[in-house]
Amino acid sequence: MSPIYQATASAPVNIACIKYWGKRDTKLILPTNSSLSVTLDQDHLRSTTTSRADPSFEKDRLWLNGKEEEIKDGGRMSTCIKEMKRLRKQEVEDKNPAEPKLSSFSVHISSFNNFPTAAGLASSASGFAALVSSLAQLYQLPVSPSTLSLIARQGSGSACRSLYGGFVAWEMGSAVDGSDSLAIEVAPQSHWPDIHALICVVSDDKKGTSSTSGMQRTVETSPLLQHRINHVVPQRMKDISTAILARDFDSFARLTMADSNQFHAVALDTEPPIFYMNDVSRSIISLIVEYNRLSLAAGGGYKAAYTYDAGPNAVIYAPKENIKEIIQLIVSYFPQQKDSFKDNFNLFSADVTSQAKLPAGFNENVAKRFDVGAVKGLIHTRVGDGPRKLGDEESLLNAEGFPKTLA
Ligand SMILES: Nc1ncnc2c1ncn2[C@@H]1O[C@H](COP(=O)(O)OP(=O)(O)OP(=O)(O)O)[C@@H](O)[C@H]1O
Ligand SMILES: C[C@@](O)(CCOP(=O)(O)OP(=O)(O)O)CC(=O)O
Repeated sequence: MSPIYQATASAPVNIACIKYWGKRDTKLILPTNSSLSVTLDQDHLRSTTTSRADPSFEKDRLWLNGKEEEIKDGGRMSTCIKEMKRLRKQEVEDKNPAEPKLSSFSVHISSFNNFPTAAGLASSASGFAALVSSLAQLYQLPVSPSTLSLIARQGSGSACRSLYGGFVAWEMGSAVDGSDSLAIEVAPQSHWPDIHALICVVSDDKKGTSSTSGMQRTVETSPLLQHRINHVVPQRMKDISTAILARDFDSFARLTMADSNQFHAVALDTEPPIFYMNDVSRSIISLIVEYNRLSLAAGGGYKAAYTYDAGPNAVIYAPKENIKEIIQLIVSYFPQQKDSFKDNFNLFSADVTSQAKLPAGFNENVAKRFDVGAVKGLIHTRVGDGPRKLGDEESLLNAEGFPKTLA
């Protein structure tokens, strides 16, 4: 029997505190500014990918959540697979001619996201990170996550940051070939495990303006973007790295909220303007602002930070000890359907909406109360680790190298 060459990996989602928005090279995916994100825990949100190389396969094929996706010639997926094959040849086969020539075989890839795809929950980030991780394992590549990030970046820019756990910077670099535009670990998960995240799912529909086309329009038309990339982001990158290393939540929170605001301001400054947040998103901002005001007025520090990507969903970062209070605050304004909150950390013994409660002194008029369904779900997670190798029992391909039917 001929050997089976197959590997399975999972990779996390990341949500940026300093946002990537704008490309200086659209083919290589080189950004107009550096960015920084928190990697979220794969125990809750992940992409899992199995790759197999076999001489009998006629072409590269990919199944996403069980459905075949076309791999377009010259497209992002095809570029990533081609680059991984090139690395296999260069780093393994050329150096040791006894190694099997996997780079010349076609691959079958099956991937599964355990959360909605293309809904502004960064599925492209975990998806491309899981893809390059599973291929790196299949090809036994002796390379660092930073080297793999160069390839994931060409799948989707933000994907390069999902090659590390913890707190991750994507350095924009300056080389025209993109060789220095890569992810580095600012601090591992273990440095600040106390950072938790609450994702408020406002919509899980496919979004109106994709990040890819939206940011290009911003580059072409927004004068404010020039100010942002030249005069704001460089200092913020330094300041937030310092805040993370010092576990200084006050500075981390201020910078995260300011950068989310500025990203949405450059979206608005685009011609024609782009709106990603809606009334629900803005009400969540008002709640977090009031929640922080109350704490600051009493001589305390910031208790939470909101951030929004290219969609209406809120991500709230906060120290673990504040999360229960934040959930009680959110469900006071956004009642939840039964089972719309999966209590990953067992904070509540009863139905979450029945626990709705405002902190003493909270000005309840900062937002109106919404109906059930305005926030469709809450996901409580935390800072997590980088891509994981999984065993064969987790494989998503059957004995013939086709997707297993999902249970
Ligand atoms: N597991 C996966 N494996 C490979 N590709 C994936 C995977 N998951 C998602 N993708 C790719 O990413 C695309 C979705 O990316 P898109 O940027 O539209 O949404 P998003 O990542 O959820 O949102 P955003 O990046 O703006 O937060 C999918 O159509 C698919 O091409
Ligand atoms: C708002 C963002 O989430 C934008 C992410 O953009 P993508 O990485 O999805 O864009 P492409 O490189 O074109 O695939 C901010 C961020 O994650 O830094």
